[in-house]
Amino acid sequence: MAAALQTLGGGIGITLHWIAFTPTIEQQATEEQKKKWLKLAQDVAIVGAYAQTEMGHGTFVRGLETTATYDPSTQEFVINSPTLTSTKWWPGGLGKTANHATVMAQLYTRGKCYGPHNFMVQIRSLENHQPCPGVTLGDIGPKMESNGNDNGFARFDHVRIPRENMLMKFARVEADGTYVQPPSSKLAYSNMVYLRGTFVMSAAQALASATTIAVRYSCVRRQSEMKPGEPEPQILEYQTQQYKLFPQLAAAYAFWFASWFMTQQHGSITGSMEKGDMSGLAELHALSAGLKSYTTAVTARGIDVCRMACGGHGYSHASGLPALFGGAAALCTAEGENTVMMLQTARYLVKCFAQSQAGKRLTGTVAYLSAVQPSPVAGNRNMSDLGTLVAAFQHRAARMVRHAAMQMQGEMQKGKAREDAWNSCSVLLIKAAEAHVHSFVVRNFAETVQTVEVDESVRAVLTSLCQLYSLYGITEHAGDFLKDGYLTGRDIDAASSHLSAMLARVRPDAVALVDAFDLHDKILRSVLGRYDGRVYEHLYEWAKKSPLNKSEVHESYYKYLQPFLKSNRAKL
Ligand SMILES: CCCCCCCC/C=C\CCCCCC(=O)SCCNC(=O)CCNC(=O)[C@H](O)C(C)(C)COP(=O)(O)OP(=O)(O)OC[C@H]1O[C@@H](n2cnc3c(N)ncnc32)[C@H](O)[C@@H]1OP(=O)(O)O
Ligand SMILES: Cc1cc2nc3c(=O)[nH]c(=O)nc-3n(C[C@H](O)[C@H](O)[C@H](O)COP(=O)(O)OP(=O)(O)OC[C@H]3O[C@@H](n4cnc5c(N)ncnc54)[C@H](O)[C@@H]3O)c2cc1C
Repeated sequence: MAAALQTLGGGIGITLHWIAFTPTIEQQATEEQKKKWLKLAQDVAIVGAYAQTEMGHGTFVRGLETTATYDPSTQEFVINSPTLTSTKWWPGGLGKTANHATVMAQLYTRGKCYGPHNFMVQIRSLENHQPCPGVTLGDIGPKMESNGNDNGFARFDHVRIPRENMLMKFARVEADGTYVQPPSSKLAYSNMVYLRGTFVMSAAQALASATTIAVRYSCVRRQSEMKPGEPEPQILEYQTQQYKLFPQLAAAYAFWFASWFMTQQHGSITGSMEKGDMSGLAELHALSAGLKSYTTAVTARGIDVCRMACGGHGYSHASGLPALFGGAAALCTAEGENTVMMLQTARYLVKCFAQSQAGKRLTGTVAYLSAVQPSPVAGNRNMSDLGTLVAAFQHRAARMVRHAAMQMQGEMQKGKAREDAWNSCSVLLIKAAEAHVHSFVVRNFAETVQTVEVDESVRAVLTSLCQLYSLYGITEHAGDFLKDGYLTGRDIDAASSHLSAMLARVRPDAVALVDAFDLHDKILRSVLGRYDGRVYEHLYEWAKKSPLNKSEVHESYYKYLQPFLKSNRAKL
């Protein structure tokens, strides 16, 4: 049943039931509350939405306007939408599908506001699916993509729910209205940290899909003349086509491995948090926010590179690439807008840098910040050595974090308030955080290819892919590496030469590398990326099914074109 609903499409949005609503119950409900709702959700006996974002606020959660006011006389919370902008807006499935929602609202008890907390609210009747009393629901209208999902709106007019409907694993309100503090106010945000972590795998899978489509098609498509009189070559023989696709293919593997690390980190840190150890929460938040932002942005750009590399047929929905792009573009905004998320990572880096300056030894993903030498050590480097490449990315990141942090300190020394200094350095901070995440992805890629249990021939191919990914990053951001002389112009030239060599080395394995993602045609939904390579026959069949081809002469001829032509001819 659940699988059927999963694929129902057509205005039924059950994705968020699985990736947001159900995990919120798992992560924020007490054991008692889980007994009441978790199995219902897991068996799809209820369908839920994660209703946090409002028309007026998505990013600034502390600015949400929906209220949950505790009434001790009835031991109920009153959920209310006080303004137009407090209307819940965007939650997937909220418009027409869900009959429950976890609603993020400002908690008021005894006249005091305790900030955003999650509440379970039934929004539709389980008998006839009509909205519950006091609840107004609807779909927000067509979007760039994912129009099978009914992203909706909801308004609450003093809707009463039992006290026990506040998800109380961390914070709670006693029957008399006493508020009990959570170990950290940010635990109410834990579902967002989890979901951002899963976006890294969504990005990897999306880029894997796009590169599978584009690489396979680039082996089917023959175009132009590489040498006079010779047959038209596969377009994948052009170095420019390899330069477009292979860095995206390498990034798909890099993000796939980064998502393994993210999943492992999330499990281990949330495990410690279950035992009361909150020490890993800040690093988990910074890593998930940065990786989500970086991988989704690179993926969205990369999918469009793949689309363009397929020429005209890439622009057709037959390719599957426009839909992939639309979905990936959503990931750049949803679950924490990318700029805002990267600034969260920057905030953590500035804090760690200050601790390192005060003599603290840093650990985890920021350990390199205290280990990297500030003064560049120029010299002829072996630019094909993975250790050299990883060190270059870490030096670049450390230098940029230091520069941004010192710039901010300088602004404050000139008398600027911290917030103003932050804002006036935020472009530097974003670039430093991106360099940090990029260095993490490179290091993790290198460590994975060196340790993953595969036979040596596969390790050799993965190592070439990791070199290609790293060399591409260095040549694309050469200025960052040259700025303090850590790399020289000769190093960058060497990196470019090695990159060209890697393109040629990866070419023979390109199809095997995309086949290894094992994405079935039913998942790819692409005529260009078909496993059997029979593109042209299926492109023709696909086009013939276009609704416009239902009649030989379309009704618009009789309605518009015929009279228009007639009147123009009459004037001749
Ligand atoms: C092709 C692809 C296929 C798929 C395509 C499908 C299409 C898409 C379909 C489905 C997916 C969509 C699902 C999307 C669902 C949603 O969007 S749900 C809503 C998501 N909303 C957000 O993410 C909101 C983002 N905003 C925030 O998280 C917060 O407002 C903020 C973090 C930006 C700011 O929070 P604030 O409370 O104001 O904190 P600050 O003052 O900035 O920092 C104070 C300290 O708190 C720490 N902190 C902040 N957040 C966390 C956290 N989550 N965990 C731990 N710690 C946190 C922060 O680091 C500060 O610490 P220090 O004081 O020590 O520096
Ligand atoms: C496909 C899709 C599905 C979604 N599903 C859900 C869902 O199921 N449940 C749910 O609750 N929400 C959902 N959302 C909403 C989503 O979480 C928000 O749109 C997202 O968090 C961005 O917030 P916003 O729209 O307020 O953007 P804004 O923050 O208004 O972004 C606008 C601009 O302001 C900038 N900006 C904002 N704050 C800062 C800052 N502090 N510093 C610098 N720049 C800043 C941003 O960088 C951006 O450039 C969904 C959205 C989409 C697109």
